[in-house]
Amino acid sequence: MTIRMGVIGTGAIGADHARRIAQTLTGGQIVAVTDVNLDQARKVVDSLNLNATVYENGHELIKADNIDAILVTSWGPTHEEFVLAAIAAGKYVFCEKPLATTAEGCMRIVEAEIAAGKRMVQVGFMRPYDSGYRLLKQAIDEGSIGQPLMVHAAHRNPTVPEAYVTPMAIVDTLIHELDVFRWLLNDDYVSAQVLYPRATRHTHSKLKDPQIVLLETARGIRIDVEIFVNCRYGYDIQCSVVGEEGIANLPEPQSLLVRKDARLATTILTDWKQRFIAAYDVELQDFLDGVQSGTLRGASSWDGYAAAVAADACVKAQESQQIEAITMPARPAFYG
Ligand SMILES: NC(=O)C1=CN([C@@H]2O[C@H](COP(=O)(O)OP(=O)(O)OC[C@H]3O[C@@H](n4cnc5c(N)ncnc54)[C@H](O)[C@@H]3O)[C@@H](O)[C@H]2O)C=CC1
Ligand SMILES: O=C1[C@@H](O)[C@H](O)[C@@H](O)[C@H](O)[C@H]1O
Repeated sequence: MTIRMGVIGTGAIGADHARRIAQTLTGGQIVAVTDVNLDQARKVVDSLNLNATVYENGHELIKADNIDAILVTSWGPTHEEFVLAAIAAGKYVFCEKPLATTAEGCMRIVEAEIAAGKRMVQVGFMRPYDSGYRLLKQAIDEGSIGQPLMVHAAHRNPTVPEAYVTPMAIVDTLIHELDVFRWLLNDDYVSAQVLYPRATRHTHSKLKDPQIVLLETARGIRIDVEIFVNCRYGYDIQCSVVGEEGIANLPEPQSLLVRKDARLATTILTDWKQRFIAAYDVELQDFLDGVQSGTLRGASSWDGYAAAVAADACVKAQESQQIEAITMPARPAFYG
């Protein structure tokens, strides 16, 4: 059976996911799209040569009879209403991060999903599908570096738009790390602190850049993450796990090494779409396969909630400049 998909929000990642479903993956077909900018939706239909209906808005699309699953790739503040509407309509939904902009919003989704009686939501945390992060997790799980003690990480973007402001370093950017470290270390966070180093001259008055986030897990692992979104030189994701017996580093993306003119040179990517292109493919294929079999395996609403709880504490720590506690309720049995 081909999964008939409807896309809400055809901007950067919505168009890219529509392309991969239409051209790269198997088992899915884009039959409907919408965007508050209807011209943008039509443009994506034309450029990808889709046989898809353009709907006036997301709620009309969700209600349509000929759609099996929904892809929510609109702006973060709209995610909660569309995910809740999809659950109410009995449709599987893949929602890009964040699941909702607050922990309370994520909890409303968790409760709706539990009431529906089966997992219907997958959150767009793609890093657990990245081959490099998988190698790192394998090394930790096999005990090859001993017990993990510390993590040093960095999330760097070359530039961000003018509308990107200080809390977005957490809710838009660090949120990937907040998800991936829980998965990597099989642990939850207990506290967060945010430090502001000297600011780069490439930022503006509403964005503190760079930032350093310090996290502590329940097992006492200490994590430092540099968020630097005007680093200029590239899109660069670093992660180094220090264990009792050794250190495991996230592999660099594959890139040609050239010896020429007395230089040894390689390329650093500049675009998140390219850095995680394979991970997005595997992630969305897993969603399509999960809908097909009735069993979703990717990041759950609970993972979206856990990341949001930690993000709320980090935003509070940005403002207070104090160490803030992170308290996670016990995971409901529903989420395994
Ligand atoms: N997993 C990942 O690595 C990434 C995830 N994202 C997430 O995906 C979401 C979209 O991000 P981008 O594509 O970069 O933004 P974007 O601004 O390029 O695209 C968002 C689109 O949604 C549309 N939209 C907004 N509100 C809408 C509504 N109520 N109904 C229908 N359409 C609506 C906008 O008109 C726009 O075309 C964000 O939540 C972002 O955090 C974005 C980039 C990477
Ligand atoms: O999700 C993403 C963007 O929204 C965000 O703005 C970037 O910082 C991330 O690296 C990218 O993966």
